[in-house]
Amino acid sequence: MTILIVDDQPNVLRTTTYALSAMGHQSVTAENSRQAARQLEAEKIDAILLDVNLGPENGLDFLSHIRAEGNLTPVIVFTAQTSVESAVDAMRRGAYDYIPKPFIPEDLEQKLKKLSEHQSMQTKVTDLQAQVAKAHPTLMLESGEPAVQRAFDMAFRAASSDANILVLGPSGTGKTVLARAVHDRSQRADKAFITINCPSLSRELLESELFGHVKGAFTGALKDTWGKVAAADEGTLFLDEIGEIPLEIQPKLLRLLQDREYERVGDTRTRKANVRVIAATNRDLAKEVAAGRFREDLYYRLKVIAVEMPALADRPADLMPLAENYLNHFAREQGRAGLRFSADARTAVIDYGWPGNLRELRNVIERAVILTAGPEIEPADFPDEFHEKEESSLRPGHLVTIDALEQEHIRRIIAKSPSLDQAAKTLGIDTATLYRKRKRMGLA
Ligand SMILES: Nc1ncnc2c1ncn2[C@@H]1O[C@H](COP(=O)(O)OP(=O)(O)OP(=O)(O)O)[C@@H](O)[C@H]1O
Repeated sequence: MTILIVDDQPNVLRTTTYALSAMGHQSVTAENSRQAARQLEAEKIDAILLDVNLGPENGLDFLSHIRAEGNLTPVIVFTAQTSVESAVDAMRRGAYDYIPKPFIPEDLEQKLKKLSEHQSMQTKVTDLQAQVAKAHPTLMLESGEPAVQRAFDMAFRAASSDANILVLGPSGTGKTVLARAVHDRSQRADKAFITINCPSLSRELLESELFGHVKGAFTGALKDTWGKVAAADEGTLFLDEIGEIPLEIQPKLLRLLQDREYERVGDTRTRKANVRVIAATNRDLAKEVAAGRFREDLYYRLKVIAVEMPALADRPADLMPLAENYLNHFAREQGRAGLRFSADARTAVIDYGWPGNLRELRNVIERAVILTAGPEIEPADFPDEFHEKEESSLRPGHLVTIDALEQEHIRRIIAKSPSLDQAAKTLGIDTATLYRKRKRMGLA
């Protein structure tokens, strides 16, 4: 590492330089903050050793100054042996660590070793984040459908508050993706985002998974555990399929939401957890309440902000942009950049009902990219059920109402058109009429 030593005593600069060189590090020196700032501009500095007492200056002011400028170089502060306050102050102002002066070289070596490990871990994390981002298609968190755009806007406006959010919608419509996006836009973004899938566990296991348990609380509880509520403390807890949560657990969840309190299974001690809850469901929770399967008070607590992710079939304006987005991603991944949909394939995508929503769209496009041999994806590259569905969809001559036919026709034309104006033109109606029809059909 190249280390900048900032100290007003020339003998300290000399001996520290010597000690660092023996540890295999390079160093540059500065006797005051002005020289230090110049060194930071001239050299690529990996870490700074900074004395609190810089003659007439306070070294910690220099630390605050560089942090304010956005410089995140790790700083280890030399503090007086007896001064706990300056150590605390240093950490508060953004120091990585402190070392009481005079120090022995072994202590400094230890701290630098820890710092270097921390930095390489940081590099690995950044690297992995970049890899993960590349491995996934870009998320489209904007919509050409006014109703969906309103849902995104509402969720993201609520992100910075601590309000609970309830995300409604069929399976595969992007409820989990939205919950994560809300977390990433919240003040809790650098804390944990913990998911719990409510239906995947029995009542006992779900309760213990949520709140943790103490040894012996039930058969098989061999040691104490902390639950996901504790893991999500200060972060976000995402309760997927909340509609499936057993009635017995609901009061405990309500207490967590209301009083931020809970107990581990088999434990008498009450604990606190500051979690923001985002819940998702594909069930009609109001119906579940009416049927006595879901507590009304919990329902109202959860739905402070309720957003709806509609089925993909109800997002005609987003269908092709989403399909193209997946195509670009998977084509790049397969080394087939430039791969396109043929005109027939576009029509097939538009005509299909997409019962599995975005999840199905993504899988179908990924599969097609792998299977296709030519420069364009053809309908034949789509799976069998895809063609069956296409056959059974609404068509003139089938036993369907005029309204249903009109609705289907409008949906397809909107999906094929670059704009609503263009769609209105094709349909031979004015745009205002199209707006009204879409609204009546629940497409807007
Ligand atoms: N905004 C988006 N942009 C691009 N792809 C998305 C988006 N939202 C979701 N997807 C894709 O759709 C798939 C399903 O999304 P997600 O798991 O969020 O749906 P869900 O509604 O939570 O499903 P389930 O109810 O089954 O849990 C994901 O794999 C993701 O790749």
